[in-house]
Amino acid sequence: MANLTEDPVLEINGIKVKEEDTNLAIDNKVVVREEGQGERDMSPPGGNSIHRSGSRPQLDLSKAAIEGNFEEKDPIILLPNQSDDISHLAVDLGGSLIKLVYFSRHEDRSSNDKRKKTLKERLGISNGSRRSYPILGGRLHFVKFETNKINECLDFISSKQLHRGGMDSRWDSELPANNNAVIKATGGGAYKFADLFKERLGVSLDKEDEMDCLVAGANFLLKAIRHEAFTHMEGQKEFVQIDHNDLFPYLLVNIGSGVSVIKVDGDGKFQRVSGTNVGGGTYWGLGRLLTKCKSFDELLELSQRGDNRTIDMLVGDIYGGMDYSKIGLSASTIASSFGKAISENKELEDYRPEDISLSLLRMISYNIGQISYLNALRFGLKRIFFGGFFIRGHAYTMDTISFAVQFWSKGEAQAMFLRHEGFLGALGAFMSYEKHGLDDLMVHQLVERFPMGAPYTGGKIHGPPLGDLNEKISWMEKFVRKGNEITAPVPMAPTGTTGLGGFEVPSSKGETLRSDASALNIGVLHLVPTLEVFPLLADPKTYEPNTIDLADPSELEYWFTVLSEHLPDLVDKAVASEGGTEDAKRRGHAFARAFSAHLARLMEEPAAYGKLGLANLLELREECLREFHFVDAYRSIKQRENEASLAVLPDLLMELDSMSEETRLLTLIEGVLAANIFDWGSRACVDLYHKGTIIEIYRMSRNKMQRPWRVDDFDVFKERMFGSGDRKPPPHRRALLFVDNSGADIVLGMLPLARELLRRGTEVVLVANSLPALNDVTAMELPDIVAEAAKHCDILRRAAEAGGLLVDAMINTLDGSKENSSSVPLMVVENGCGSPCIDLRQVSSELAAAAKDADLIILEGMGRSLHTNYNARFKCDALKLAMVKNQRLAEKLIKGNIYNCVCRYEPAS
Ligand SMILES: Nc1ncnc2c1ncn2[C@@H]1O[C@H](COP(=O)(O)OP(=O)(O)O)[C@@H](O)[C@H]1O
Ligand SMILES: CC(C)(COP(=O)(O)O)[C@@H](O)C(=O)NCCC(=O)O
Ligand SMILES: [Mn+2]
Repeated sequence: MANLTEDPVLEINGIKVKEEDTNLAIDNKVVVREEGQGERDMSPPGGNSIHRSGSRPQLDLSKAAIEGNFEEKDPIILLPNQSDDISHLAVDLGGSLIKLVYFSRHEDRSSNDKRKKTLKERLGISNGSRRSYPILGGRLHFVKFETNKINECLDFISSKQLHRGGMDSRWDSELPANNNAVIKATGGGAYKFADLFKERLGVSLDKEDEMDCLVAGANFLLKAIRHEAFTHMEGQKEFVQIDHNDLFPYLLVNIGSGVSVIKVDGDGKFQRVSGTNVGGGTYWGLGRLLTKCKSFDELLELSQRGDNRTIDMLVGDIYGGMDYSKIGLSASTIASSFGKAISENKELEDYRPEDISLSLLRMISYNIGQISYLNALRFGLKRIFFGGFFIRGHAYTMDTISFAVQFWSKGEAQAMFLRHEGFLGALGAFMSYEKHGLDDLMVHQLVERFPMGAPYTGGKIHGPPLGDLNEKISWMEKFVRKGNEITAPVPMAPTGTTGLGGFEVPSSKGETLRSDASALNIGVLHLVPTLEVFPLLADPKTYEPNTIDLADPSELEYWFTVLSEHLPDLVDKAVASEGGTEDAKRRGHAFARAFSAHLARLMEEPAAYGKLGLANLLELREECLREFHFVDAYRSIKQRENEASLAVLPDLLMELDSMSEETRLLTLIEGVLAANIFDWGSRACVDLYHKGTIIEIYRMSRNKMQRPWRVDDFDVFKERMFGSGDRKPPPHRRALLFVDNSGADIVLGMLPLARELLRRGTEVVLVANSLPALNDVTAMELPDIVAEAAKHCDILRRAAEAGGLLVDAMINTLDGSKENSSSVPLMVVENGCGSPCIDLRQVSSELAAAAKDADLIILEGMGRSLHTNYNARFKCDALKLAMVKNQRLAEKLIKGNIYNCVCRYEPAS
């Protein structure tokens, strides 16, 4: 684990400043510290290198000088040329809502990792190139408040010290407030509330044009977030893949208090072509007067139980129940919104508030859809993106707008919605800080996560996201104490649409509106500038990591059940891994609640967090564990299995060495497949572990290995390795081995295979997880395992030495000599993720660098080679090895049975 006191230092005028502290820019000063004490945040303490690693801030260190006494322990360094613009907050002060986008920095504790340092030299990754990233690694948070509760917003900013250059200033509460601080602000409130911000927070608002910000925000989202835009028709949500090169022109319709219609032709190229004063403010304002609702959500919720026919005048009302088919109007089409209210002798009290709310919502949504269509028609635009918080992720609103666009354009134009709907302006304002360089960010450098604080506190619009762990746990406990199930917010059932412009009443399944959808549907955006697309993907554009389509409801239900049933055992392991203390139990309970809540939420609305695949679910579980500070739930199991396996490794190596080359290759592949049985994520396997020791199970599994395997390309692979007849193909130059589980899997399966490749002159790179997931081995753990194995094997020892893996390890070699005879190297790289699956669109920069010279990749395990990447094609030879440890997957994928094996070989495409 990285040792903070040994972090690399930067020298500024002879004064050493720790690299990770260099963005402590407060009042143009940098504080030199002995120890990093970054934002506590929800990340696990230490070790989680890749997610926290990132680029460095762009500090202007020129003319830096010490202020005060050089002997001081923490002297302050002035950076006279460092502008104030490393700010962390931008605000959009709207007529109804205040939107905040703020940034928190990742902790980087990985810089002292020796493995990484050697690797960097070997793979030619220089520190310099890292530093050249124009943006900071960190997280973007999205929060909103009601404008009439601006004081809560100011309290929030103040409590998080966002106006003082971000979280970092909390590191020293003694520092004076930055009186020159400037925050980017947009929306009318940037004018209206400027004095209040100065008075309460001592900050000035740097005003950015609202339209500029909307467009900048929308362009950024459409380019940088994979699942940002979606269509919503008749209750069905479908994400739309936007081609970055074919984005413009489009129509942007922002439905806030009022409505702006903007024709967007490029970055910064746009024209506000229209607008309407009948918008979100109208619905909320008029709705409040007419229904006496106390909140916007209450009004929207009412609409779900409404029947607009009691108040709207329909075509059928005028035509005696008939369609007016000659002009294409069905009897159920609304002829006149609220039209019935004129013909009857009724007062407001005589109408149900539910019906009024629905009628109003329908009137306003439909009208906006229609105006949008007309403007799209005016400029020949086919795509209309809708933003603004009026939409609020509400199914009926979106369906109505979509219907209007579709109906009037006869299907020519398409309405699309944005997950970050109301945050366009705030995001645009945030991006206007020049040095953030956010506009350079690419899809693969952004990872969206859904911590509990983000989805749930948003329910109370003015409530800040849950801060520390304790707050989160207490929040979860509140539900438990009340005996409440954390009920998944219930989405609306698909609204019934009858052709010809008529709408039936939304057949609302649930009684309640899902809690704040806008907060639920977006997470925290992690900016990880070091992530890259895996360079060996044959076609990154068409690459889809997930094999199983969870859009199929029966698949979804099955995998949800699997995950739910696994939960109690996982909690046990997690709690035990933290010593079984009361605190650990409390966290374990909260974790279980939180993860169940995610599952329930996703079961109700699978696309709530973007397009959902099994890989996302499995990763969500790991992230959720980390959120409740379970750093490594299977720590002791992994250790135990590693030790048991290392003890029998020498015998296995001897056995292998007595074989002919060809028999050995087959035995090695059999060994990998057999040892892949050690998977603590599989229900069936965990049951099996009660039946014997690790070694007994390993032997049993090996004895059962029988070819042909269910998918068996071994002979083709063997031919590539040994050739046929006189043809002797050259060995591969470099192999990337994506390893899976700890214990037998890595020690008795993958390491012996790596050794064979090394023996043949192939460089080997073991690619392991950056963060723990189930019992998967991590990149951090591998050097020690390799060092132990190398004690029994010269091939491994020499290769590990050549690969810089044994720098620290005190190993006693077999013959006692330490000469470094030439060997191809054995290296370890981290893959950039903390999940049992791998999405090759987002891998660590060191894996991407290692891939450049690779001509063979071996993906091992169910997560990495079946759940994900089974259908992935590569530019180099690829071998996919896994034992299928789930009956349903076996049936579905290979028409086989549980414990069948897959050895799929695909030569370079
Ligand atoms: N909790 C809420 N309180 C008030 N209005 C809300 C809320 N949630 C959604 N809305 C809707 O969102 C509209 C404001 O959208 P927004 O995009 O923030 O615009 P603005 O910048 O004008 O405030 C409101 O007029 C209302 O229709
Ligand atoms: C999480 C896993 C993909 C890990 O498998 P591995 O990659 O270790 O082979 C796998 O354990 C899994 O799909 N488990 C759930 C299925 C079950 O319990 O049957
Ligand atoms: Mn695994």
